Amino acid sequence: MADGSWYDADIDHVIISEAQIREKTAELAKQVSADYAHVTDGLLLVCVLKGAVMFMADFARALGRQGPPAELDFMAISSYGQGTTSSGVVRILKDLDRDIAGRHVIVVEDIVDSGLTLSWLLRYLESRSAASVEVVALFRKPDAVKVTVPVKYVGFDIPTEFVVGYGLDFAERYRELPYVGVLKPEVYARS
Ligand SMILES: O=P(O)(O)OC[C@H]1O[C@H](OP(=O)(O)OP(=O)(O)O)[C@H](O)[C@@H]1O
Ligand code: HPA
Ligand SMILES: [Mg+2]
Repeated sequence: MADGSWYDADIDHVIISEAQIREKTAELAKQVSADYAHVTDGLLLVCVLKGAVMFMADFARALGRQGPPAELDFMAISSYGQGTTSSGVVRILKDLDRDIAGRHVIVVEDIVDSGLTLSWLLRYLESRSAASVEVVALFRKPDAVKVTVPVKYVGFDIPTEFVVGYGLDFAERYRELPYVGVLKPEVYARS
């Protein structure tokens, strides 16, 4: 268990450690840098808030050490609300600031669970005439995916359990944990 966090008492077990996340993020940035070395007019990284906030910050910096230049933009969309299952209804809370027509876009996601969020988002972005759209997702739950989504860069395949930390929340809490873990059952019982 990680040391000293106020939240540690709520965590049953850690699934992916801070060091594993750091190492994998560098690997993903290396792959993306190699694949996009030909892009001279700048990549556009689109962060899917709020969950991807930590990954975006670390991935963009890892890319900045070696990759082609990138601009950052942010969308806020939500489908989970206060619960642990997707409502299936994706709401845009904040749209992109910039036009993406003709741009090479990489969607930066924290997790692909049912796939509903990404499948909706990719359709939305494809209607905006980007030169290309690919996805980098730090986590994926292969056994939970309900709709197939093309995710070119995946960090970790994880079990079908609700997880928190490194941007991922339960009812808006636990996002700031530096690792990813599973909550103790009593945490759900008291909320
Ligand atoms: O594959 P899915 O089942 O659609 O789940 C994945 C999405 O769900 C979470 O976002 P959420 O809607 O909870 O909003 P948040 O990022 O603000 O937490 C997560 O950050 C992904 O964006
Ligand atoms: O396992 C999860 N945890 C937190 N948020 C999520 N959104 C989709 N899956 C998850
Ligand atoms: Mg999200």
